[in-house]
Amino acid sequence: MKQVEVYILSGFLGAGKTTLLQNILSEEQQNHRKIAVVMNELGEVSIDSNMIPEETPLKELLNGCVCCTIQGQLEVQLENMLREYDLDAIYIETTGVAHPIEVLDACLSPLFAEKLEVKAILTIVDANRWQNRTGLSIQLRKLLIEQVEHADVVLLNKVDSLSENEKAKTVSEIQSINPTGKLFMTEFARIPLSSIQINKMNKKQQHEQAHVHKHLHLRSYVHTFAHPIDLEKFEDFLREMPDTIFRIKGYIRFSHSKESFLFQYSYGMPLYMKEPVNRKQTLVFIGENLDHSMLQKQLNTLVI
Ligand SMILES: Nc1nc2c(ncn2[C@@H]2O[C@H](COP(=O)(O)OP(=O)(O)OP(=O)(O)O)[C@@H](O)[C@H]2O)c(=O)[nH]1
Repeated sequence: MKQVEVYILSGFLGAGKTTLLQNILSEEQQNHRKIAVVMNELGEVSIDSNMIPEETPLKELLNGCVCCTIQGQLEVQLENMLREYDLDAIYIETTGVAHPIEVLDACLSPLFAEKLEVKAILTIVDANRWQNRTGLSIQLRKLLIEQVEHADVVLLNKVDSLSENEKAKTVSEIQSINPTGKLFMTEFARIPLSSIQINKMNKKQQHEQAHVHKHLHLRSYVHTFAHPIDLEKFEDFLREMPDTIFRIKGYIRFSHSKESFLFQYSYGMPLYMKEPVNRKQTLVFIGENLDHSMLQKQLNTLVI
């Protein structure tokens, strides 16, 4: 099945996300690819959506941040997009205060495991803002760093206002936070698409139901159980799990009951909610350095 590419555009307020999106869309149009955009704004109206060409399918998520209050709405909008259009890629422009992990998390719903492929988190950094970040609150400074830390590609934008020395200093600061991501200096977010579109994963890795994001630092693993599992063993598994697994979500059934559950796990807290529809028992794991074969082996032992 064809997977639709997903790119998450992150970056602090005013860093240049919309400018980047406009550049991307015009190049994608020249390449004749079918693109859709999801725009998330904290306010009740979207200003930036007017910048998107009319022919581009657009869904707006207003009045909340997709990484927290309206995460569920993103799932609904992605589902609608996939139903309504035959797409090559979806670009998600997040609010300037979104945590990229949480947005990634929303895109990795088990509902989309076979339909979407998250290709990259692109973070755009306002060079001036970065230089003056000490003026921000600790929380916002932390957010700025997290946006850089989890990016696959970082664009250091607005470098027109930096001296050569300032550029060198900023580049080395960013590289020390994110040594493996690609880093580009840009003006008005001008960058060729080929630099930000990371090559597809190879077919071999698609095998064994491992939904691998080869180029993301954060990775996901999708596991489907053929039979209900043992609750006690599952809870032992959760207790012993490495803390580099940040998030688990999906549908699950236990051997002691006929019911289906929506299972959510984040920051050490598991949550089970009864699920009225009997769904495929698929769990999505998100974390760093996930050992897929080890996980698979451990999860297989939970089935009785
Ligand atoms: N001088 C300069 N200005 C830039 C550059 N890139 C973008 N801008 C300007 O910065 C302002 C904010 O850019 P946007 O693309 O709207 O930023 P954004 O990240 O989408 O903003 P929010 O959606 O509000 O978070 C606009 O006025 C841009 O024209 C650059 O490289 N240099």
